[in-house]
Amino acid sequence: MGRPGKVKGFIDSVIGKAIVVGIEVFARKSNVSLEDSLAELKELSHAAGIETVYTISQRKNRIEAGTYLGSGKIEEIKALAARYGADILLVDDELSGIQIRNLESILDMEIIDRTSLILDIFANRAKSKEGKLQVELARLRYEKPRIVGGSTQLSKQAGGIGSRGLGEKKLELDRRTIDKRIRDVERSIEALKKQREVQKSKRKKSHLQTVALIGYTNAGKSTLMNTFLRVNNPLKSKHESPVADMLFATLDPFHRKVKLKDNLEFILTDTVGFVNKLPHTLVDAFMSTLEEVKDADLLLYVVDVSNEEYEHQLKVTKNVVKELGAQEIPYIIVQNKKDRLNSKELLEITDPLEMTVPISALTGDGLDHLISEIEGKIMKDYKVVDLIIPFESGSMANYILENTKVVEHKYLDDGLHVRAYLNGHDINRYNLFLV
Ligand SMILES: Nc1nc2c(ncn2[C@@H]2O[C@H](COP(=O)(O)OP(=O)(O)OP(=O)(O)O)[C@@H](O)[C@H]2O)c(=O)[nH]1
Ligand SMILES: [Mg+2]
Repeated sequence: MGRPGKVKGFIDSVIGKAIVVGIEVFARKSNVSLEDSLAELKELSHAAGIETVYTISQRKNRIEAGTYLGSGKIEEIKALAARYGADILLVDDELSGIQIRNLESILDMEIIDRTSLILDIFANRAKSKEGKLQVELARLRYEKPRIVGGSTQLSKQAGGIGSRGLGEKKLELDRRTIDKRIRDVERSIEALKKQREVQKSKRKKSHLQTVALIGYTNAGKSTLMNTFLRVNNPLKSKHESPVADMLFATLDPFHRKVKLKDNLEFILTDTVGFVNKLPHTLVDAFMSTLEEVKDADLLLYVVDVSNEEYEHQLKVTKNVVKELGAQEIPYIIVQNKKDRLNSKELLEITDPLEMTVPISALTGDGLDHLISEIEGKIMKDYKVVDLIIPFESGSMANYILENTKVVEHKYLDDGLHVRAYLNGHDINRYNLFLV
């Protein structure tokens, strides 16, 4: 891995060197292998600006209650830290306050657990007010059981990767103030949710169909969104969704109108990506940013077919959709990054029971196929109608020509004769002109 500081966007400096440690407990069942979990943890640390210099994995019967690791491992880490100049120990689990304090005092290193790391990345990425509040709420819930005695303890733990984001605030809170803050934040979130409902109904008023991209982090959702935005607007690249080869590049949902060549328009929504072992304190924050998915007319499950965990990631995607209560929404499985597979491998991922479309969001290969499948799904509520619009109603004629899928049109003596696909709303609106 290169120095994270050189990656475009987001992180401008490496804030520390870390030794990464993960334990697999024999008796604990997990869907994710220790190797995959550690690989993802390293990606996460990269996204937070931490350089990982050494990785330790261990299979054990049980976790040490007081120190998480056994004394032998702790000695080993001490030696490794000295050799590699590491000042951070990154742990692939959620630690208790006692474990953090004990490890900190024995090792004299900063101890960061998986949850704290993810919280920090979320805190740095969240741009919307609601996103920020959701992350603060998650952090307060994480910290509350970890306070012992005075506030200094808290700020030390909360610090985590502390000099940026929320950790920076050096919260000087006791449990009671934390409870109060939690209530305040919850109230603010409720208020913002109401606001969001208003915005949503405004979007609904446009009568456009909405399509949402959903899937694992780094699958290529934002790249696909930008590819769509460029289809008809090669120069309009200013308002693109952030793309980066790092986790959680996108956090807040991002909506844009997409217009295809044949005038078909829809709203496309980009969303936060999933991650394995999402900390439970963050589930609410995560789910709330995905809530808008429930109102979509079509979902695109974006999966990275070049990833070995492809099957697992698709399964998780489907589960999250179910948890959101959005399983009834029609979907297309977009098998992204097909440029990384050879033709034999491509054949292997075809699933005859599912609507799958292999594409490369990067090169645009397969996009036409995807567009026609999307059209097929979202145009099902549209009907082909014939209209004669008199010349006096020029603005209506313009609307039809510019905003609907036109099959044919010609100007005759009595006005514009046009055959086009209209949705129910427009059919009502143009009722007068129907032939
Ligand atoms: N080879 C290849 N790389 C791709 C393709 N699509 C996206 N990528 C790369 O994959 C990385 C992640 O892409 P993003 O579009 O940021 O992924 P995302 O799903 O939006 O990720 P999050 O916002 O973190 O959830 C970037 O480095 C992209 O350039 C593709 O079709 N082929
Ligand atoms: Mg993204």
